Amino acid sequence: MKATDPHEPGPPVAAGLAIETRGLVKRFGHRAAVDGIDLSVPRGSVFGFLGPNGSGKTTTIRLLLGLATPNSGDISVLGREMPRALASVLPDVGALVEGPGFYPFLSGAGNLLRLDSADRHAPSATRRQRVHDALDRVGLSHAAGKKVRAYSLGMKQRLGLANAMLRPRELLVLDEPTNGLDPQGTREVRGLVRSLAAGGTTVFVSSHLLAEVEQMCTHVGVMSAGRLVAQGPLDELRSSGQAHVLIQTPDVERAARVLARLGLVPGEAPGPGSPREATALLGTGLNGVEPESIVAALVADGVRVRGFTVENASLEDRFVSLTGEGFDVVG
Ligand SMILES: Nc1ncnc2c1ncn2[C@@H]1O[C@H](COP(=O)(O)OP(=O)(O)OP(=O)(O)O)[C@@H](O)[C@H]1O
Repeated sequence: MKATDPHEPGPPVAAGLAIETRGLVKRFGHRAAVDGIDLSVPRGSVFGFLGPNGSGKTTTIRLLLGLATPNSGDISVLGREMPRALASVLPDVGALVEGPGFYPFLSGAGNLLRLDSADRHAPSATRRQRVHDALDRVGLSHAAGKKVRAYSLGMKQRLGLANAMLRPRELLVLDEPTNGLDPQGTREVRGLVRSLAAGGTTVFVSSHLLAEVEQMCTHVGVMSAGRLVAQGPLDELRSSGQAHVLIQTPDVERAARVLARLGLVPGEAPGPGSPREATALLGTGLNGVEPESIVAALVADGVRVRGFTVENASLEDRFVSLTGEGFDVVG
């Protein structure tokens, strides 16, 4: 996981990226909602675009889809420069952005048929079947004939997803797709995203929910106040946090000396342990020291190691350290 400095120019354009931005800026008045971001979204990834409310996710998505114009910076989608190639790129991109506009007096199926017929790249011969299949995939078959004004927010959200999936797409851009869904609907959307990704579609999905991104995504980009503060594979982010070692030993002072010698910061961990028995010690951060070499050093110095645990910082700790803000863990 690399921390990004928004004011440094990014590396040259790489192959194999579904979305790439360089120095992307969007201002509203004097305020930059998107402040020089360099996004790199690998093809085939499920990329979680994570950040607290107001951090600039929706604005970025609107820029990517040509729904807003940047003040500066470059955007490439599916290897083509935006917004210049908008007309040729958009047929390959399915999108769900906030507040899908549906006609309330048309049914769900009626809305999709209308939207699909407005898409000159969509073959009319397969239209009915594709609408049927898309509604089925998002679990809306039962409400296909119902007027959209009678849909709940969650149903409208699913209809928006169905619309994004009416045709096979290379890239899906989904802005908070689980907003307004109940836990069951949320699980279904996650499953849907995974199955789309398994079929080779790149999915770029924004969320303010850490747990959601953890469960659904292979990659993550973290937004904070208009800046992209980190991006990369989720596993790298997971392993880049501060780890701690917890040592159970009656030889507390001696263990502390060994830890200090290895460049770790000893501290006393809260724990049971009678005064003469196993007191726990905490070394903060491994600083690149291998856990097994810590054990070896402790044993070599005669420390009686009765328990040894490496505790990784949670992803939430990592995000808080990157953004200075807490994230909602659940909806
Ligand atoms: N059209 C606009 N005019 C003025 N300010 C705007 C406009 N759109 C967004 N902003 C501001 O830009 C900032 C980023 O908003 P944005 O909607 O992109 O964030 P977000 O991360 O998507 O948050 P949310 O999840 O709440 O939508 C916010 O401070 C917002 O008030």
